[in-house]
Amino acid sequence: MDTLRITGGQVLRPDGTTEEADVLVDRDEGTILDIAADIDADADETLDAEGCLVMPGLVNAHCHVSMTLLRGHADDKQLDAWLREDIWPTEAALTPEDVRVGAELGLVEMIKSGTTTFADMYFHVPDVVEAIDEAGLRARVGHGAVTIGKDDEDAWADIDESLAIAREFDGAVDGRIRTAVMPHSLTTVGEEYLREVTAEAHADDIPVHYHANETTNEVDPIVDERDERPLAYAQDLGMLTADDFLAHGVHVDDEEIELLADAGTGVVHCPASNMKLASGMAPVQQMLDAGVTVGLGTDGAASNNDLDMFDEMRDAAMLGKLASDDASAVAAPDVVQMATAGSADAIGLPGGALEVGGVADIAVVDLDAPHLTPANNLVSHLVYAARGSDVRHTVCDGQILMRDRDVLTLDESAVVDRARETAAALYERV
Ligand SMILES: CSC[C@H]1O[C@@H](n2cnc3c(O)ncnc32)[C@H](O)[C@@H]1O
Ligand SMILES: [Zn+2]
Repeated sequence: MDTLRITGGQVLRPDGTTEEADVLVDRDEGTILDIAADIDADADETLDAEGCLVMPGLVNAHCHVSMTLLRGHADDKQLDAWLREDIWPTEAALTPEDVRVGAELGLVEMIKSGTTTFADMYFHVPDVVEAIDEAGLRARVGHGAVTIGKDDEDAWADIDESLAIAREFDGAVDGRIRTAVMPHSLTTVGEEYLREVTAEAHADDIPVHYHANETTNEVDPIVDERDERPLAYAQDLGMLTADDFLAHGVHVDDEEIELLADAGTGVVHCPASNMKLASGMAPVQQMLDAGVTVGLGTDGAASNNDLDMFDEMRDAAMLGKLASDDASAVAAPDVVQMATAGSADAIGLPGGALEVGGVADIAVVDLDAPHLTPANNLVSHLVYAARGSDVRHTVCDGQILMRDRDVLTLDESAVVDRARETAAALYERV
């Protein structure tokens, strides 16, 4: 058996406590063999974690990873104008190669900030999958389908592509890739398409992921036209099962929160994107209190503008307090839970906890920094003080993706150079 030992760190356990222990990993299986202070076994390779916190790899539950190429392209606008005036016209010019380059850039950024798993909605998905294969992360991917503004033939072609991609890539890359059908939202995809794609996906045990209740501009037309709330409409379409997950859930009322809790549908909170696009404040504490599965996501790098889940944790805690007008709301332990096990649950992938027998998806955070001193409450530090750049090692599926801040699976400087050139050529074209 090929083993890896992470030595000398403080290990964050699923109950939020920390203990001094080593972590022994079976690299053939990609699982954790033991977590203990006195492991009596040699390992093939070791990672030093002295003075570090060993935690589950972060799970970014809603992303458009290739949008790193559009970082800083359109700022300071609300969602509708941002999408229609800037983002969609630019995305129309993206080639499969551009999407691959943007994905590689985002994957380097994720590895460097301790994210091991993510959910991704975009197009040219085979190129995104190739990049994920190389980078070594775990992901649930899907083709984002939009039918608004298309004739029936083109609309069905997009829906069919979402289904075909989900069927083709589920279980790919040694099982690290799972899929979902991803109709973009309840307003950008027509009713008959939503109903059909959901039924077909569920018949094959494939989940559905979509944007929902992000802005009032999206909620109001549904209420006006249908005389029902968006999530009642989603339920009627069959899109509210325990396997499905939606992004945002900003403007949800009490009945919709109850629907989500009863159905077990995951909600991915994206606080930075919601603040930057002035979409609103999600009632996160209310959803947690009601028993909704809540995960955390960055959304794309054009509305954030980075993919650092440490930033996202801090934003979630700060915005949660503001939204509830209560400093005790969305407390640090709940935020860490959201960014790890909550996200993993929401997107239906393993990980989010360090447990014997569980997947070896691990981030090692260096605590030896002025801004993390004194190290008297490590969960607090993760949320309020740590940065992605404090991550020292990243491990996914038992494989080392970054050692001492050196990314091993992708050539960081080549990826950055290529992204710079690709973005320059893209903006020249558009
Ligand atoms: C069709 S692939 C996914 C699609 O979603 C766009 N997008 C990025 N961020 C958001 C957001 O916050 N709300 C809605 N849509 C978003 C992205 O640019 C792609 O076109
Ligand atoms: Zn999104």
